[in-house]
Amino acid sequence: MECLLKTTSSVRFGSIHHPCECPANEACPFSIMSLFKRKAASSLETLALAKVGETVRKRLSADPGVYRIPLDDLEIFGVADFFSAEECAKLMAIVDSVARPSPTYSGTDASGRTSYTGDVDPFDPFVLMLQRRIDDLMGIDPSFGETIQGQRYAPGQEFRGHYDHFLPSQPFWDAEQKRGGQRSWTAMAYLNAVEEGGQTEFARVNLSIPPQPGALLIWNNMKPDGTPNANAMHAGMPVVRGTKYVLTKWYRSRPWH
Ligand SMILES: O=C(O)CCC(=O)C(=O)O
Ligand SMILES: [Fe+2]
Repeated sequence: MECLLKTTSSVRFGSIHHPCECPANEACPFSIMSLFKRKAASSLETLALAKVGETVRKRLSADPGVYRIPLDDLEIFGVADFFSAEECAKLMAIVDSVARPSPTYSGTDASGRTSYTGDVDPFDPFVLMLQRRIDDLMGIDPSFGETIQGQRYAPGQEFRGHYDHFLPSQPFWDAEQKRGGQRSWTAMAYLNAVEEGGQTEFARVNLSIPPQPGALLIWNNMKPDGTPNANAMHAGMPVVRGTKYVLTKWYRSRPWH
């Protein structure tokens, strides 16, 4: 059977070679079948992201211990003293034990994140207990959550402006689709106070949050309709004096593995 796309591929895909022999060949990323499947999967994912957006928004809004930062164009909440001083101290020691120079997903721009980072042991009973507390606060099925990441910033270190969610143009998009899909909510905890610098800045909505020990910050990387929210762009500003410790937990549109 003649491949319909092959006849137009020089126009649509430049000189990209594809092995497609037939429009229904699912193995070929350019076949009509593949394009159709990707479109359908993406619509389903948008629906799932809108749903998890709504679930978490309703749950957090009904919780008297949660404060919604009043912004029209970004859903962002804060909880003071989510972790106790003892828990923060224990968590900082855990971060020290796992933190290595950060690999980032920023590809060639490796300078995006200069802090030290590492996954905490998800089977550690103490970590499990705290993770359950975050899952329960959010009301998200624990299987959707990634392993908690710990980060430590020394003076001069930062995490430049970025999105936590993935973009289809990124080289790891396909791999992440298979590992649980798009990121929905981020929950980030500050473990200590920083003498100077280290704020989390959401530049597009003019929001700058200084680290407060034990506080949890939660934001939706998607808009209520389940599509990515450009206003969720944020940065960990350079630490000027002191050391900054944070924990980050990301949730996906499907179970993560
Ligand atoms: O350290 C911060 O304030 C931001 C961290 C962050 O954006 C992340 O871990 O994705
Ligand atoms: Fe981030």
